[in-house]
Amino acid sequence: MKLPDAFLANMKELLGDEYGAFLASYAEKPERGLRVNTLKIAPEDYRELSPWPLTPVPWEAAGYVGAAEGRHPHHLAGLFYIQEPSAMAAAGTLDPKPHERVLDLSAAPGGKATALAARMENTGFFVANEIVPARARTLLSNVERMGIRNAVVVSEDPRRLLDHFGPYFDRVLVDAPCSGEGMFRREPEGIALWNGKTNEACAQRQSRILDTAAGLVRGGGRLLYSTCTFSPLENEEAAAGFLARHSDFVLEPIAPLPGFSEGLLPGTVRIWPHKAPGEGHFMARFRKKGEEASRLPELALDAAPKPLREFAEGFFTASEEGPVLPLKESCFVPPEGCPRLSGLRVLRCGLALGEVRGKHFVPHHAMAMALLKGDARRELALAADDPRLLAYLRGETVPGAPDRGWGVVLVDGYPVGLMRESEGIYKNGLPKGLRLY
Ligand SMILES: C[S@@+](CC[C@H](N)C(=O)[O-])C[C@H]1O[C@@H](n2cnc3c(N)ncnc32)[C@H](O)[C@@H]1O
Repeated sequence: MKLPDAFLANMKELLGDEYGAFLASYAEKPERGLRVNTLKIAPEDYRELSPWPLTPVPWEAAGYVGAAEGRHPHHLAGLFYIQEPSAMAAAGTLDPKPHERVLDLSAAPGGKATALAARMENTGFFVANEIVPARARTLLSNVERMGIRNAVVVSEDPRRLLDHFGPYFDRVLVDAPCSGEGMFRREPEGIALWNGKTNEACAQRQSRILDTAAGLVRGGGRLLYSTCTFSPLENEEAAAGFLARHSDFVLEPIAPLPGFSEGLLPGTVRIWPHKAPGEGHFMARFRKKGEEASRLPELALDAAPKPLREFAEGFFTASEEGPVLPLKESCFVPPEGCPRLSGLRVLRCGLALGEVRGKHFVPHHAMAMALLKGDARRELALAADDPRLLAYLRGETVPGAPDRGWGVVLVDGYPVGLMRESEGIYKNGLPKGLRLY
């Protein structure tokens, strides 16, 4: 791997005596990891189920170092998210709580967003935003795979979110677009995009995003800034510049956990590839002074339409008849206290239940992914290595019972998609884009 001379000179100046150890880390394999989805399974239970050896990550209770496969049925069932271990540090550092209002301003593909949502335990109001529409669609599919019910997925410029929400959120994450120096070992193709001017250009964009994010935090709320790069310009200097421009924020020092190194600005954190099991990260946490908070009108909901009520009666073991958000033929259950979102590019508002088609209701894959074993009346329970499961994941039909109606396919006890029993076969309900070929 040929690293740019100017990058190496910067690192030598930054690291001094540690430079040799840092450089030697490039001869090692990149760290890989998975974070267990606590919305579905406890970390220790997944460790038992996992086909891969897993070693705990020091700073994240649900995080493990290990090389998981994205095509494995457990991944498709949303039991874990494949995430580089140092990226796992952000969610615990921002530490969102159930029932809070939380915003991830630059969320795709969703590693940190899905971890924040897991900590909210499907309560409260979570906004996952991604400015690039194609990346926002990937974010949505990860939010669905992980069975998250309380997320609004939007694709907006952060300034439009500021106009809409104002100081609304208890916690905001800015996992900023950066020069990605910490990704060089894992994604060497990124090296060619780096030049001596990259850090400055990124720092300017980061300042703009942070200034916008400041206005979205309510008084008393928290803002976490993170990057996967090493440049002080994009890290400590960005954090210090933010504090200088925003006297209504103070730095809230991050507790030093094993594997965390203090940044050049006291109270900030770095994770170094030569000192900890991770590719590299920076984090600075701020708290907003005062009590200012915006109040927004809540979204109006309707009673569930008849086809949905009839479907629910036959499908769920215990159905709750709550109000829904009808959008054209589709029905959603929005997050707790969801405000009106008109004018925003919303890809998803809470949990997609499905679509009314004439007298019938067709359930959505996302709804199945948000279920646990026992929630649906009809379940086809298969082991991860059952050939019928692989046939199902390829989009094929599977021999079934003579019953009629929708149900859920489980892998090792966890929903992986919908099926419809009909005249002795299970028809496949897995969306085409998610099938394995
Ligand atoms: C480091 S990545 C986010 C990774 C994500 N948080 C995760 O954990 O999976 C930064 C994201 O910022 C987005 N981005 C680019 N320009 C932006 C802007 N001006 N404002 C907000 N986000 C931006 C990029 O498209 C990219 O998806």
